[in-house]
Parts: sequence; structure tokens; C-alpha cells
Amino acid sequence: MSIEIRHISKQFGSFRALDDVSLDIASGELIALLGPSGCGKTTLLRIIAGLETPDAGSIHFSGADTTGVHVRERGVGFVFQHYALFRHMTVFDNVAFGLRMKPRRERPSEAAIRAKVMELLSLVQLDWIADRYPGQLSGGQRQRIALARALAVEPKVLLLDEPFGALDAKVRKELRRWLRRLHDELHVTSIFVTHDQEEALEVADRVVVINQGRIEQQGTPQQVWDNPASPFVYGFLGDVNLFKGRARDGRIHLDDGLQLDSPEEAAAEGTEAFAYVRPHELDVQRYSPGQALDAQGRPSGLVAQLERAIVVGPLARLELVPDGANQSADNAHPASLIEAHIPAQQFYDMGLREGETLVVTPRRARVFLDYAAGI
Ligand SMILES: Nc1ncnc2c1ncn2[C@@H]1O[C@H](COP(=O)(O)OP(=O)(O)OP(=O)(O)O)[C@@H](O)[C@H]1O
Repeated sequence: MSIEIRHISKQFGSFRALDDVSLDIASGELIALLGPSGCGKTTLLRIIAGLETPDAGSIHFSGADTTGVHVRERGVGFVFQHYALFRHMTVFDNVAFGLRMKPRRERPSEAAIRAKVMELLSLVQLDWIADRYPGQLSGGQRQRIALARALAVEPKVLLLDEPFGALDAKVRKELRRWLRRLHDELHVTSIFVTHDQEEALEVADRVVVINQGRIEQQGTPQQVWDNPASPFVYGFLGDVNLFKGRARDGRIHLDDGLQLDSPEEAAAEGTEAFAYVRPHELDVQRYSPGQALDAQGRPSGLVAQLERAIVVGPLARLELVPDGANQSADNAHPASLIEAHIPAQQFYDMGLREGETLVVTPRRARVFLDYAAGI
């Protein structure tokens, strides 16, 4: 079943939680709604479910307007972060609940219910705990049972609101891989709400980034990661270094003296510019006098002190303080920390020490012009 979201707006008092949101979700797709706390993800999910009424706009399931359809009639399954299972019922009875509550003429026989529940429990790989009570399960097992219960009534749409939010990092990782495999088997149109970018990028076919009640960007995980549409998305999808500067003579002059190519649209002289560089996009070399200049005598990199190095596993995270001597005279901004990520092996091979002077050079930068830095 496809879902079409058309111009949805929602206010709570004077607060605008959703502002003209439109989105098409294809049948069988797994979409992640990603954004910071309070951006409106849950409100959108609740409107799709029919638990909340929009002030404006409409929701269509496979082309049919469902705006006035009651939540019970929408064929939606839910899994929430704290969707408590019935504590006094066994795992089996929890999963069977929705089937047993069906009107008599739609209700399967007890034998058919048993077969269906056991099939679902084996799908979530928990058929061996059918007789246990929720209090005897781990958090991850409980969420898998909650998912089996949601799937029992064969929903046309599955809505998951931070389903793994309360679990520890390792279990979360296992469960999201498991959810992805399950989705590949079942192909139920699913919407997954999370504020965790790694989770969204790993699980979803398509990621929809929401900020302050509006969609900032949508695309495959690769598309949004490679080409963030705004400073907000850039900052939200991972660590980033922000360098400020101005457009001059067709190039971007950073406050640190470094020059970058201007973005495609011609930058008006003097326009404020923000260059975003991910920590792994910085080359790091040991400094020697004169080395940080290009053939025209312009800085080719930023001279900075290695203040701290954190080496964990295969990665060395370097915290660098830009060298004031290399900054242009009109620099009004205080030096901020630069973070560079290099392979741990390179760190050891170079024999880097805290306190040394290094040169960092962006291999790639994304420049946004005259744009309030959204991070
Ligand atoms: N019933 C309500 N009454 C008043 N304000 C509300 C109500 N529901 C949500 N809000 C506000 O609307 C905004 C969006 O809330 P929503 O729950 O959709 O955010 P979210 O992106 O899901 O955040 P989180 O990740 O923290 O759950 C928040 O500022 C919230 O305080």
C-alpha cells in the first residue's frame, strides 16, 4: 500500500509542529523519518495513523483519502519505544491478542490463530519463549514480540516510533539489521521514526530529514549523505567542521587564509560563505616552514596544533587548534577546534605527538553561501 501525504500542517496552540509537509511513500518501501527531538516526527506518524487530526492537508492510502477514516479501520500496525506488552499475558497470548479481538465473522479459528502466532514467533526468532511473560524477557526480546504482535493482524502499513530507543547500543545495532532483513521478507510499507542518523542510514530505503516541522531533504541514504541539501542536514548527518569566509574574486576566502572554489552559483562579491568539511575529508601532514603555501605563496592548508589525539580501534580522532599566525588580519572570529579523522595506522606510522604543529588540507568541502549556519 502506498501512502501519499499532502500539505499536512499541525499547530499546538501557537506552536507550529508541522508546516506544509508533503511526501510520497511507495508500496513496500521502508522510510526513515529522521530529525532532532521536537521536530515533528511523532506528530506526523500519529497523523498517518489517525491518532491525531491535521489542521490542514490530507493522507491517502493507495490513492484513497483516509483523513476521516478511524484509526481502527486504517489497517495500521504500531511499535512504539514504550509500547508495553500486556504483563499478565504470555508472549503467545500477547501476539494472539489482535486476532482474538477481531469481530466473530473475521476471527480465525483457535487452531489457525495458534499456527499464525507460532509462525510469527519463529519469524522474530522467539518461538522458544512463547510461554514466558513479558517480565521475563530482555528489552530487545520485548520489542521483537511487540513487532510480532503488530504484524499478527497483517497491517497494510507498519509504523515504528523509535522502537529501539530504550535499548543499549549493541542490541539496537543487532535489531536494526534484523528489522531490515524482516522487511526484505515481508515488504510491508513501513515508516520508522528515529533521531539516530546511523540507524536511519542503515535501515531505510529512503531517509526523510525533518527540521522544525518541515522536510529539509529526502533521498536514499547515499544521496543525503553525499549531497546534504542544507547546512542543517550536513550537521545532523555526522561530525563536521565549519569554516567561515567570504566570496572574493570568484573564490571563497576562508578566515584562516585558505581559498576554496566557489559553489556553482556565482557568488556575489563579499557574500558570507560557510564551508563544511567532514573530519575524514581533511588531509593531515606534519608542518615544516613554507610547506603550507602553494605555488602562488597562498596557504594550501591550515596550520594547527595537535591538541589531543584519541585512538580507538582503526581510527585516530585528532583535535586541532588553528594557529593564529596563519589567520588573515581581518579575522574577527576566534579560532575554533578542528577535528580530523585519519586511520590509526597512519597516525602510528607518522609518529604524531600531542603538541606538534600540523597542516590540514580539505580534500573536499561543501560551500553554502550567505546561509545562517544551521548547526
Ligand atoms: N499534544 C501536544 N500538545 C502540545 N504540544 C505538542 C503536543 N504534541 C507534540 N507537541 C509539540 O510539538 C513538537 C513536535 O513534537 P513531536 O513529538 O512530533 O516531536 P518528535 O520529533 O517526535 O520529537 P521526539 O524525538 O522528542 O519524540 C514538540 O515541540 C512538542 O512539544
